[in-house]
Parts: sequence; structure tokens; C-alpha cells
Amino acid sequence: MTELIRNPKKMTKAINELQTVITKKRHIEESNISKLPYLHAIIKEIFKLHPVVPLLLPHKVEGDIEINSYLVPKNTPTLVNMWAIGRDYNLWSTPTSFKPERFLGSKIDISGQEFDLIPFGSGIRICVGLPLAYQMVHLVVATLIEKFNWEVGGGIKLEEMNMDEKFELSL
Ligand code: HEM
Repeated sequence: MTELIRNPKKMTKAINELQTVITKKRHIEESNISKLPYLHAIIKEIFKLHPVVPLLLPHKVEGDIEINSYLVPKNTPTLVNMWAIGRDYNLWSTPTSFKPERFLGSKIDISGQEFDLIPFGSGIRICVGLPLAYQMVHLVVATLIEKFNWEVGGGIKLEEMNMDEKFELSL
């Protein structure tokens, strides 16, 4: 929500899209979600910039492997830094800017097939809650966008909002 509040034009674009499926009397339903490409793009951009599980979950290497000429011995604990991947200049243009538009018409999704964006992990241990979580995040964010008027209080200017992050796990 903070990224959208800081980017009023993108917030308006999201509201306009939502108003094609939500009215004052009708709330968003699961069946509406597939008709909201800009909302999908917003959620992907959020998972890219602010992943919920920045280092995914720890894994252990099953056998000796070589990656980029480094030997990673069997049983080495490993972490995947999704936070850094989402901000990598080799993968994304202006990676730290909030730009949902980069995902419009893009094939990149969060199903674990595209290693540029793996907020739910990948492979055999991919998040089993992915389908539920993905639907819920869209429903909740859509409702928050559409049912409230968002603004920054306390006379704080949008460009002066503190977007510093703190490493912790919230459940
Ligand atoms: C936005 C919400 C969520 C995010 C971002 C998320 C992310 C993740 C990540 C990154 C992993 C580790 C994948 C890996 O090891 O590579 C994981 C594993 C897991 N998640 Fe989620 N998760 C979410 C919601 C949920 C929900 C709603 C459930 C259950 C209903 C769930 C259940 C699990 C379980 C059981 C695992 C362990 C899977 C395994 O090790 O085989 N998650 N999740």
C-alpha cells in the first residue's frame, strides 16, 4: 500500500481497473481476479521489491556441486537471496523503482519456473500454500485499494517518506 500511496498515478490506475469489476454494492470475488492484469502486475512488483520471505527458507546441498567454478560441498547450508535478485541491475531495468508496468505483457510469473522472481521458492520444496496465498493477497490488496481513500497524514511529503527496511519475519 505504501508504494501505491507514494505513486498516486499508479494508485488511480489500479482503482480504475478495479472499478470495472467492483461496485459500491459488489465486493471483489475470486472469479474477478483473472480480469485484473494491472493488479497482478502490482503484486508481482511488490513480491520483487519487498519479498515477504527475503532469503526464502534455508536448504542443504545434497551432494558436492560446482556453481560458477565454486565448489559447494555436500551438506552446505544455502540461502537464496530473493531480495537481492529483485534489485539486481543485471536482471531488471531501474530495479529499485516501483514499476508494475514492467510485468504487463511479461511472461514472468511466480510459479517457480522463472528464477528472476521466486518469492515462493522453486522446485520440490516450493511453498505449498502458493495458490491460497496468491489468491488471498490479490483479494486483500484489491479490497484495501478500492474500499478506502489512502493519503499520508502528518503533512509528510510523498517523496520524503522513509522506505528503509528492517530484516525480520512477520507471521
Ligand atoms: C504471501 C504468502 C506466502 C509466501 C511469500 C510464502 C513463501 C514461502 C517460501 C519462500 C517458502 C520456502 C520455499 C523454498 O524452500 O524454496 C515457503 C514454504 C512453505 N510454505 Fe509458504 N508462503 C506464503 C504463504 C503460505 C501459506 C498461506 C501456507 C499454508 C497454507 C504456506 C505453507 C508453506 C509450507 C508448508 C512450506 C514448506 C514447504 C516445504 O518445505 O516442502 N505458505 N513459503
